[in-house]
Amino acid sequence: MIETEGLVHRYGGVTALDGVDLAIEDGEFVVLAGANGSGKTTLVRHWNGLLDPDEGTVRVNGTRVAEDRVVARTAVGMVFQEPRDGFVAATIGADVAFGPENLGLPRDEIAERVADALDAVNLDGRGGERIDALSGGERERVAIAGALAMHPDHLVLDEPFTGLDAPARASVLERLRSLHAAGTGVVVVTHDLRDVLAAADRLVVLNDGAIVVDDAPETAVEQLAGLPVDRPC
Ligand SMILES: Nc1ncnc2c1ncn2[C@@H]1O[C@H](COP(=O)(O)OP(=O)(O)OP(=O)(O)O)[C@@H](O)[C@H]1O
Repeated sequence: MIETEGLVHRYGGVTALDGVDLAIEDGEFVVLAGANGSGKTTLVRHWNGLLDPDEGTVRVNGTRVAEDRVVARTAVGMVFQEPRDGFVAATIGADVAFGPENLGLPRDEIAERVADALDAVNLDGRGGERIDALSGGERERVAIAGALAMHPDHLVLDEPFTGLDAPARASVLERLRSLHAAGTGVVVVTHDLRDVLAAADRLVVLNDGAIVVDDAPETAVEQLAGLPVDRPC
């Protein structure tokens, strides 16, 4: 579970988060939406200790992130914007193995985690392929597999559809749906609600660093009037 209480984050004179209270249960599929600059990326970076609160607290599975980042980083898997630029290895399998290797796990367990993660994103048997030969959608799926190999409770994806064409977008969304069905919590950060909302349990909208909508998708869409969010078509 991720619990954010009274979270304030300032970059110099800019208040990016202005008292955010948000709890995300294990297994929930949450869409976190809002215009550019509304604070979405800042919020999710707090969930695995990449930023420190100016005020308020963030807890993951009951432990304060500021006190123990390892708990947060194990429980919350992050796929950042443009993961296509962030690969650490040349091949799919080596990249996905990187995180489990850093945990110091035995070889057999690393191999099993890599195989399971590739299977979950429909890239099974392709571990030996070079990442630079993949399409954008396939690279996104490699990035998701890399996060999954850490066995997170929550998978958080920041703008996972940016730059993807419609079939690649549909494929990534389908993978997220099946991960959710298998019990992994999913948080998708986006300013574009189109097809993703139908997969979600809950829609949270940030505006100027504050939560302005937090509801089931069907009720939440009625509250979007006047907010700078692309509504689902
Ligand atoms: N490193 C930084 N230094 C200074 N200001 C920042 C920094 N990162 C973000 N900001 C500012 O904080 C506010 C929130 O930014 P944030 O990136 O969290 O929003 P966002 O909703 O994720 O936007 P986007 O969709 O453009 O990524 C914005 O006003 C932004 O300009």
